Amino acid sequence: MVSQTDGTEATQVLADLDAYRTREAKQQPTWPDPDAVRVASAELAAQPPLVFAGEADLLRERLAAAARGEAFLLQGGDCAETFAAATADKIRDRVKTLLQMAVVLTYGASMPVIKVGRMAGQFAKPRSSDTETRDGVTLPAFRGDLVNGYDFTPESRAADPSRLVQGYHVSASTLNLIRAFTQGGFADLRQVHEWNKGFVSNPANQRYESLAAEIDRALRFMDACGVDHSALTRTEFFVSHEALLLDYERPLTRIDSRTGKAYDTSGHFLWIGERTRDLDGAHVEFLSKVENPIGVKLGPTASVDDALRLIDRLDPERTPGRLTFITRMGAGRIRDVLPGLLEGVRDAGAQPLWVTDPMHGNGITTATGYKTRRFDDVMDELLGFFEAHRAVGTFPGGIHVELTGDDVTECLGGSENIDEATLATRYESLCDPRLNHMQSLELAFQVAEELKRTVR
Ligand SMILES: O=C[C@H](O)[C@H](O)COP(=O)(O)O
Ligand SMILES: C=C(OP(=O)(O)O)C(=O)O
Ligand SMILES: [Mn+2]
Repeated sequence: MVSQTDGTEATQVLADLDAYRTREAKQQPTWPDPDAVRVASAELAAQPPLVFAGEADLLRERLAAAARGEAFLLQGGDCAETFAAATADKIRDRVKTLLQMAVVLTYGASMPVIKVGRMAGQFAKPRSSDTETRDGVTLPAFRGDLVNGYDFTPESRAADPSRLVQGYHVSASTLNLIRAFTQGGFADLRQVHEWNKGFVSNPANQRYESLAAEIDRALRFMDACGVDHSALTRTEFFVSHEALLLDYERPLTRIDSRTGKAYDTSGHFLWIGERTRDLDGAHVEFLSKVENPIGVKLGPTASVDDALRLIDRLDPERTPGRLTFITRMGAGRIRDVLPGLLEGVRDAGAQPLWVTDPMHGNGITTATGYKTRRFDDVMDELLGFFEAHRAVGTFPGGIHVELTGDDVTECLGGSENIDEATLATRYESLCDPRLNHMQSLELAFQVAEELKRTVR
């Protein structure tokens, strides 16, 4: 990957990349000092890429298999990663949680699972309101560690472009650790029991232990037969985030020396959020010019026409694996809205990957002010997703979930039955509530059941 290849062609690609600057970019911070943004951008542009074009291409191929019904996408991680929580233990526990969920899904449904973290760059948040008021004091809303601090003071809430550079470095160290964990023996399937260690014992863990014992038996059988399982010693793991902050994404976009095409090297997979998916907006324009596999969130108001226009803008060649639609309808709406969308897109001859985000349509706020979600609503939206696909005959290709490996109390319910009073005990998210380790495993077991019914 280099920043420039042959003169004219590269100049044209770079000019095309900057076309987004003439479009409206929603959800961007107001940087107090534009010069400081230019300095940060230049510094980012001088850094090495975080991911390589060939890796993004590989992920596109994997996602193409999922769109055809031959694989399943598991995408998960924090709503908002933070610089402070980018510690070895927390990153390891999130990776372990995703590996455990992937094992449950792979074993349960006998289907390859593509593992993608909302990690190593998920630092910028779109907000419903530009400001937050506490006890009569109004300050800018927290927009993620890439923009400002969470502390409720004017200094902390001011948008600071040096955070763009810090975010790059935290992403680099997070990704370095992820690569070490997934390539260096930790993800070896023979460690399937180890991934469960260190988490509090609970019914979901115990169910996982029995499944791990079955996998162990199968591996011993394969050993006895002399089967080579070197393929099981490491695992592919990709990273993704919402490509929200264009002052971060643009400087990290480079021309691939192999092909002369542009790749956003801040992550393998980038998505456009529900609030920034306007057809004429800067986000759609910018991501239309990069080669990475990309996603678009679709909320309950998305029409067939919206989906088809997004396909035309973002995937005009209908490249397999290029475009993922991540639906987030809400448990109460999905059964009404999703089937028509699936039919309309199918009838137009397109085959995007369809993934469910059962979190963002199910937010509620408690009387005590906690943003939360009911585990039952999350599960209900998941079931609605599988039902809609079964009814239409399309493939339910994956899940996109906000989760953590930590033992937090942010979502209500689950078999631990977290109630409103318990939310306060370990509520750590700076933005949306995440499934904790146990709720994540419970969800994986249920998805495996649904997937089994679908692929049977
Ligand atoms: O993660 C998603 C959004 O950033 C989040 O739901 C917005 O939350 P808000 O409504 O509190 O701004
Ligand atoms: C902001 C998010 O979601 P959405 O764009 O679907 O609201 C998110 O995934 O954190
Ligand atoms: Mn969120």
